[in-house]
Amino acid sequence: DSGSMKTDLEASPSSGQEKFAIRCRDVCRSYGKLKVLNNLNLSVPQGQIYGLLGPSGCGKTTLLKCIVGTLKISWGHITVLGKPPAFPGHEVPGKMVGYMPQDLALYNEFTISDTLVFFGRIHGLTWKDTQARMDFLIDFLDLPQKNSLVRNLSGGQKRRVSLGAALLQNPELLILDEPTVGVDPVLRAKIWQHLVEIVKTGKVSVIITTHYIEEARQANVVGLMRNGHLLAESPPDALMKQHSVTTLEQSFLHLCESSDQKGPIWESISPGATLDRKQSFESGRDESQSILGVRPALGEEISKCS
Ligand SMILES: Nc1ncnc2c1ncn2[C@@H]1O[C@H](COP(=O)(O)OP(=O)(O)OP(=O)(O)O)[C@@H](O)[C@H]1O
Repeated sequence: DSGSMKTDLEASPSSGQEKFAIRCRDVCRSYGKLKVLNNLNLSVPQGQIYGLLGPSGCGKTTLLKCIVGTLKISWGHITVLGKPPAFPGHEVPGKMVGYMPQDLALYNEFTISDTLVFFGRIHGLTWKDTQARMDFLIDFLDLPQKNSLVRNLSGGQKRRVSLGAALLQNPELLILDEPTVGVDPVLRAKIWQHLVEIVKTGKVSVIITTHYIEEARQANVVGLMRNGHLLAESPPDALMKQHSVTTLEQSFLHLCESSDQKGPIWESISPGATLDRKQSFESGRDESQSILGVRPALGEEISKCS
């Protein structure tokens, strides 16, 4: 039972009651010699929206792929809805999770309706439920007629169909990789409002990346990622207050500046950070050689991946 095997890393004042939809501990992942995720720790509380922010190329998409279970991590461990992703029998990836990838996975020859029916069948929805969700989503996401072919849609429309496919089965966890790119401001606000509403039930959790940094103020927690790890993980207001600034962008700038001056900042701003994080990752082994076979079991002592 992974729940009973709490490690020191999980001991935070509020962790007694708090349940997490996603926990990443000391996660490392490389592409060949390129180290993309570097001892990354991240916690998405259940029933909350987590905004994952960071510059282009810092590893956000790579992390989301590891969380959804389509990419293996080289080190550390990840728990998603109680089990490691892609654990035998776990429905992550599967119907417990709605994943909107950055590179859209749509069939050009399908119509919008075919696409949603296809995903509905995969997730075991009834025809009636699929039709009801389809009507709602087409209206909500401002999509063209449902018999339009995916190949004839604009880039923004395709992204919205893909978002519709992720929302279709009302999953417990939404993993959304830049869902608001190519979406007009009115619809962007509507999408965020919808996310805020669905997490209110306490049963749905969301992790979302965006390049519109200020829209992430609507998230309950933001994680600011740089160079493959988190510089901070905190409610947006607390973060801005901590840095005496009025925008998330300024907070991020402050964090980047201090990180550049001091080297990695592992102090209190990163919950779950341990004290020995000064360890350099520079001389690490080539992690393209998967070491999953020797990955510690959940709850065991985790070595650093350097
Ligand atoms: N399949 C791959 N093979 C080799 N390198 C890759 C691969 N996928 C991503 N990378 C590299 O890993 C780094 C992180 O990429 P990733 O897509 O995770 O970043 P990101 O933060 O999502 O960026 P963006 O915000 O621009 O989408 C980049 O340097 C990228 O070039």
